[in-house]
Amino acid sequence: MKEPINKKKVRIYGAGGHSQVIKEVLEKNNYLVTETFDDKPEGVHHASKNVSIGARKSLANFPHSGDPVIIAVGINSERAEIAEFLKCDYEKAVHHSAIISDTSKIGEGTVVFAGAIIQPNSTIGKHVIINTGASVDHDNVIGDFAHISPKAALCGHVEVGEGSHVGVGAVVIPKVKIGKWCTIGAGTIVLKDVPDYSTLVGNPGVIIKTKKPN
Ligand SMILES: CC(=O)SCCNC(=O)CCNC(=O)[C@H](O)C(C)(C)COP(=O)(O)OP(=O)(O)OC[C@H]1O[C@@H](n2cnc3c(N)ncnc32)[C@H](O)[C@@H]1OP(=O)(O)O
Repeated sequence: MKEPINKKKVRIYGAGGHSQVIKEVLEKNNYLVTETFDDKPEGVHHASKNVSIGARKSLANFPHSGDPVIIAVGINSERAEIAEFLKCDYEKAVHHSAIISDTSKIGEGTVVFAGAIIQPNSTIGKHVIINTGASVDHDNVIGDFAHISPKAALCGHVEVGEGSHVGVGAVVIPKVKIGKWCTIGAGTIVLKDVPDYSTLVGNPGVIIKTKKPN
């Protein structure tokens, strides 16, 4: 079949539900998804077609060079692990309805979904997920591999450390610093700084566990 002309090409690493959202954003932005990879056959979404085996089992045989890649894996630690072993160029995916200030920066491999807003002077790291309708206000710093879930609201001057997950509908008041590899539960109200590796839930948010890295 003849490939359509004038399309930018991209590959997607991950073929689950999150991958479906990224694929749609890319296709609406005039990209052609040339290949999809996945390491876990059981995680493949029913709508994913022609999925190739990922790099985990045979790193040497993986086509590292070629079209740029987006790592479409929702679990932050897995996205970080995959980015560690891939030697690819990365693409970004920004839904056309997202509003991103001209003075904010977005790192490689990062995705910004429908209705998300990123206000001025914010810095979003690499391989970050800014999910549907999330609000990242001015002067935020979001670390690599973080995930800001749907409808989460980060006020001004908030920091979110590497790999941290801010759950759906969570609220973070101004100037709060969330450490690295934290989990902020769904609907949590974060009123003060959160130490690394904490899981915080409730209103006001309280730490229910601390998981040190393996
Ligand atoms: C497009 C998408 O789908 S994006 C996906 C976005 N995903 C999310 O936002 C999910 C966020 N995850 C959560 O909120 C989870 O409940 C977590 C991660 C905070 C906790 O999960 P677990 O570690 O499995 O904890 P567990 O379910 O055992 O709960 C521990 C305690 O915290 C409470 N708790 C858990 N989550 C919350 C919450 N969000 N708010 C208030 N209390 C909570 C539980 O009721 C339980 O209380 P108990 O000990 O009195 O019974």
